[in-house]
Amino acid sequence: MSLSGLFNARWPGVALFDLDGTLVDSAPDLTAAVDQMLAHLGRSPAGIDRVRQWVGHGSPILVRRALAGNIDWEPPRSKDDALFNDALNIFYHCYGQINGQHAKVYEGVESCLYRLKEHGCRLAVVTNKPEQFIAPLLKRLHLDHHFDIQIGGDTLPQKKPHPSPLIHAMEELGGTRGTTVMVGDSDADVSAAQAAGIPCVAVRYGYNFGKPIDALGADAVVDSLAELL
Ligand SMILES: O=C(O)COP(=O)(O)O
Ligand SMILES: [Mg+2]
Repeated sequence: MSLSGLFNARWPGVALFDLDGTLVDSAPDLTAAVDQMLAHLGRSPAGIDRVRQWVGHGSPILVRRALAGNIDWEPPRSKDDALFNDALNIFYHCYGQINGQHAKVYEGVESCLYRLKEHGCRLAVVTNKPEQFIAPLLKRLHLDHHFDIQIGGDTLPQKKPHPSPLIHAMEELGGTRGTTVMVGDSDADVSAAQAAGIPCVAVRYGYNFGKPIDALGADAVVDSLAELL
């Protein structure tokens, strides 16, 4: 499957990219920040294998999972959620300092982004990562110049798997459902694209909450974004 096939050969189009697990392997930085947060609270580290499975529903859920030590977490019984609020603030502080230090752009990403821009495509990042962390990460990894718009998990009232961030980015960039594609690594991306009525390319190398991505019904599943060229 090529991108021109997904666009029905109607170039230029709009391509919406997930960030963590799709463009950038950010798990090492996220793990360092989670483990520093846990250490501040006197708890043992989570480690990268578990953090990779917990990324994708935004930082507040990542912190909930880290406090529970599990992907499944229960909402607190009392209204006083002081521990969570402290943990989230510590995580934001730590991640703000670490963001981009160990993260790596996946193989195939840069050639794909360059080729799309050459064709006149407009590109967006649509991530559940809080907005404040997007620009510093893209800048540090020299990816920022590719993107016309960046939507974070707290930019709009809803985040993925809700379709509204995708629809918002598509409309801002002048795209339509026939000329827009979503590229992501997780169930949150595939479900959001399906709900938005936009075709979706899924990558196998990302996080997807520790589960295989092939069975989710994406329009194409690839091992590298270079396969799309
Ligand atoms: O959960 C996050 O913080 C970010 O995840 P995403 O970039 O894969 O949407
Ligand atoms: Mg992702």
